[in-house]
Amino acid sequence: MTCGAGFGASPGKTISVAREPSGERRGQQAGAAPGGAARCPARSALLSLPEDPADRRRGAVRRKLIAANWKMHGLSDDLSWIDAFREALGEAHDRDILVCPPATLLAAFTKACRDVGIATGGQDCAAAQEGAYTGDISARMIADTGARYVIVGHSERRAGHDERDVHVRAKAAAALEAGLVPIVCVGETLEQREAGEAIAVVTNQLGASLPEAAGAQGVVIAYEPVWAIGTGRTPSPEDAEAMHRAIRKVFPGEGAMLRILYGGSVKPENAGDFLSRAEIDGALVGGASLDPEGFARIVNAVW
Ligand SMILES: O=C(CO)COP(=O)(O)O
Repeated sequence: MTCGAGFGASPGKTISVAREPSGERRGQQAGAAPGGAARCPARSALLSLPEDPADRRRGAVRRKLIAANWKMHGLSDDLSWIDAFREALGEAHDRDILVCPPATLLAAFTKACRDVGIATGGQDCAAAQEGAYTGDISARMIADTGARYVIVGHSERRAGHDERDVHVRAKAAAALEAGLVPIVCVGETLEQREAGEAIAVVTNQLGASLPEAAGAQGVVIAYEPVWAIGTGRTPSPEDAEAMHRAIRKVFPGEGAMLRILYGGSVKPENAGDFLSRAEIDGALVGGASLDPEGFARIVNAVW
């Protein structure tokens, strides 16, 4: 398998997010605490940038990233998923594949995936790198396993652990500081969508969840409408695309370099509808990623 040839890419350039004249990021909510991280050499989330800056500006080479979020699923026997997935996948070029298993499996998974073109990531990290935080796992610990990514701000953590934008921002900053690519999750509730507030809510949430050091090349954004997660419901690909377009504008001048994933009830049957869209740079897949054949079908739905 030759997919993900760029996983071993060297650290990329971090580009700062342009500021509004007020000094705040576009859409940032009042009262958000500073991210606290100094500008740092985050690894590039884009694994295949061309040499020509004009091509970069056109965003011509945003490779699709298909990511599995296993949530709280998986035991050591499930390392067999890797072989089953590779077998089902066949040859996959021009796309990046990421698996975020539970923390208990991360080191073993990362070791097993090292030479097979599958990147790994954590599902959450602490805002601190070490200290008296019983039960927490730091970004530095995740990076120490060899993993390259970490999901922060997933709606299940926002809702179930009372994580607010200020916490997400601090976690994303910790991830960048540890050399990880944070996958910053944002999404509106059904009430917010029905009230016509989805784009304003999501862009505000994103502005307040991004740390100072975040540049379009050093982070990945996952747009996951809360009402689409685990429900079988999805926005139309057109609505998802409209949201991705709005998210890109949160990074003025460098939005074309930002990878934005869609997440929420992505299945083999609908993956192509989303992944064929120019604005949609990949998927963050929950339930359907647990089945190696199903996840392979999703990866192979990339056009
Ligand atoms: O939360 C998700 C990925 O992070 C999406 O979950 P489902 O694919 O199970 O809807």
